[in-house]
Amino acid sequence: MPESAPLLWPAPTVSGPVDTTVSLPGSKSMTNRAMILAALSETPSVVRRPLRSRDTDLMAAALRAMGADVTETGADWSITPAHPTGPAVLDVGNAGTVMRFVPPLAALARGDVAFDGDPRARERPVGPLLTALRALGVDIDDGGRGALPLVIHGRGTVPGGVVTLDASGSSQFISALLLSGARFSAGVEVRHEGPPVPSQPHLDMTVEMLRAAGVSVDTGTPDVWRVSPGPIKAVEIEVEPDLSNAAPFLAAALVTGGTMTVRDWPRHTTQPGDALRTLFTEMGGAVEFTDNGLTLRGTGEIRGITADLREVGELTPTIAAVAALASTPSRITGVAHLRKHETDRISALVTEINRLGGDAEELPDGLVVRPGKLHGGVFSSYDDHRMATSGAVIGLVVPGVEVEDIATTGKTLPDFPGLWAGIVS
Ligand SMILES: O=C(O)C1=C[C@@H](OP(=O)(O)O)[C@@H](O)[C@H](O)C1
Ligand SMILES: C=C(OP(=O)(O)O)C(=O)O
Repeated sequence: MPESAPLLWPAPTVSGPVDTTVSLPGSKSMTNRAMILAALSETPSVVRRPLRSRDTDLMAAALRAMGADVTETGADWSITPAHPTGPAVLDVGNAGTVMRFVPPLAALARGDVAFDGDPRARERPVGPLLTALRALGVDIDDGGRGALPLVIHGRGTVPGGVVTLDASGSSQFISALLLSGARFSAGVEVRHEGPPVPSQPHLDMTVEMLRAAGVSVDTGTPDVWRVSPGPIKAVEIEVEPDLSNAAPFLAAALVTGGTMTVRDWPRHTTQPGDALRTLFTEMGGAVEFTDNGLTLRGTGEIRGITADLREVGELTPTIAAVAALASTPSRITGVAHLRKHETDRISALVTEINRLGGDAEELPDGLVVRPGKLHGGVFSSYDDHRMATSGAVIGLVVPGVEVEDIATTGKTLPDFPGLWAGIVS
């Protein structure tokens, strides 16, 4: 095979309903927040059951490069913090949480910290975050690009203060500033001005985890977040299963009329994946908490959905895959920012659904998916973990789907093919 040929993964097809239980690895978003807080705390932390994947390994490597000790102890990570120190050269891969959450921490370093990543990382927005950091007193050399690659000339402290930015492109700009803000001399007050900020649950997660680490966060005014300066307590956290990565597994029950239980689904969570309980109920599933976790039963009916997914954008690829198999049309809006995710997810979803014989159309901020008669074929993943798992969902009931580069799921779910094999056997 020529080296450039795409590696194709024949997506398993089932002849009947799936009926199984899965244990899923930890949340990417919680793991990488916990790691930042642990690195900024004054005493050692333990992050239990962290996600081990490309995005979280990149986070650990970045923190180590600036002097933190991150040690594997069984299934846990023990982190001994050290004041961040340069020079360091960091690889962010294509991890939004690394390319946005680490620069404010690097600004506290003594010395230079250089950032670069995958070609796609250079196209993903960081400009508003860099402008905000400069306003807070940080010296950054980005060659005027407003994007990676860049160097932060750390001076050991960051003055901090009040800053206004437009975070409509990514909630991660705000989370990034809040996560390190308590260590800025004056703390930080972040004010958003512009179209609505996406991914509200991820902002709630940032605030909840900061408060659990003893940081005072004022969220009393809409679109304003105030973090008081002060110490960050050691992190003692058991990371919840990744509920966004639960999406394709629950979808498997929905599209095959089967049953899927995701173990240890938290009763309280800030993860956006919790919205799947409502979204998949609207699409025809019956969802209930059981002693083991959360169970979704497919009823045999797959309905389309009309939904604004701004708050839970990362669920869009899986929702669109289910929509492609539904008996009624779907209209998904509010997710223009997905054009700057791992790939332009709106364009990619429409292209791939139509390539398999579906009927999808782009909207400026989402997509319409009408019922179609799907057939087998190649489903390209665009180096996007959620595109790859969406192809697997369609392939469960459409014979002959081949997902290109299934290994890209390693960004957040390294053993996806193994877990998936477990549900179809
Ligand atoms: O803070 C986080 O952990 C995340 C926030 C969201 O980013 P955007 O607001 O850029 O969509 C989400 O899509 C991403 O997968 C994880
Ligand atoms: C958008 C995503 O990731 P990132 O953290 O790289 O932004 C995602 O996981 O869907």
